[in-house]
Amino acid sequence: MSKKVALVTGAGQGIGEAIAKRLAKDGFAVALVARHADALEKVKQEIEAEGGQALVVTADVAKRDEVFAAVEKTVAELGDFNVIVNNAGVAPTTPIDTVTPEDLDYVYSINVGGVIWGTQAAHAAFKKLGHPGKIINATSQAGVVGNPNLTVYSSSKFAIRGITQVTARELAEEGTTVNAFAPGIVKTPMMYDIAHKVGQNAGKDDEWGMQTFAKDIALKRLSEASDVANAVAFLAGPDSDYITGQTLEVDGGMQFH
Ligand SMILES: NC(=O)C1=CN([C@@H]2O[C@H](COP(=O)(O)OP(=O)(O)OC[C@H]3O[C@@H](n4cnc5c(N)ncnc54)[C@H](O)[C@@H]3O)[C@@H](O)[C@H]2O)C=CC1
Ligand SMILES: CC(=O)C(C)=O
Repeated sequence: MSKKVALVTGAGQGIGEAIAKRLAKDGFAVALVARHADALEKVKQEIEAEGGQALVVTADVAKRDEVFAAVEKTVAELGDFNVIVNNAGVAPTTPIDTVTPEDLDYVYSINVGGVIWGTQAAHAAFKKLGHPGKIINATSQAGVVGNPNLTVYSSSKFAIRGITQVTARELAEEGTTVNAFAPGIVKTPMMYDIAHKVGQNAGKDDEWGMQTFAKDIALKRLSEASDVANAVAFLAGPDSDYITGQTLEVDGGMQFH
């Protein structure tokens, strides 16, 4: 039987890299997407060294035509398309009084635009291939509860939960599911950068910045990227077939609902 195919955006580092490696281990052929090929090539080699299959595709998720081209290249080279993980995102620190129009354009074009273009492109591929698929979007604990200093980012992640709910309803009839995952405080370059800036703005160190975010984690440890990849593997696999429109919080117990 041929492999199922998954595309992961922002797969060159952090959570996206962990998701891509986990899905490859679970038997998916994985398309690795980011703006630059270098980091993706390294991830591809590491996947192949473990016996997996990967394809490098460069695209800026803020650009609709590049996202469609990435999905089309994936179908052409890997022969199918079953799962998209709209993971790429950016998170500048933006205390409310500092927010500029450029901040809004930058964050919303990548975080929100990237999810919308990824959803459209995946849906077009599912229709063309004549089967449903799974769409999985990266939101955040900051998309469930407002986080100080992150007005633009946090609001963009609230929007992603909205898009997930709307598109889950729109695509359900075809059997396609749409879900989101909401990581907590994950040890990636993005989070270390936020901790540094928040600490610096307050005249404190990076550790203080990290604890500003980490103090409410019930399980009392920061998240590994693999914690998030485990949850995404569930959303990408058959055990989540009867789940749609949901946000799975993977935050060590920062919030309970
Ligand atoms: N690290 C954390 O604590 C948390 C992260 N998240 C979310 O998880 C996702 C992944 O985050 P991390 O791995 O921590 O971030 P990261 O900054 O370490 O990695 C993000 C990846 O996305 C890529 N990317 C950024 N803009 C892009 C664009 N326009 N087109 C294509 N690729 C682009 C980057 O090159 C990078 O490879 C993001 O959506 C983030 O908002 C959510 C909650 C917590
Ligand atoms: C970066 C992020 O999503 C946080 C702090 O939850």
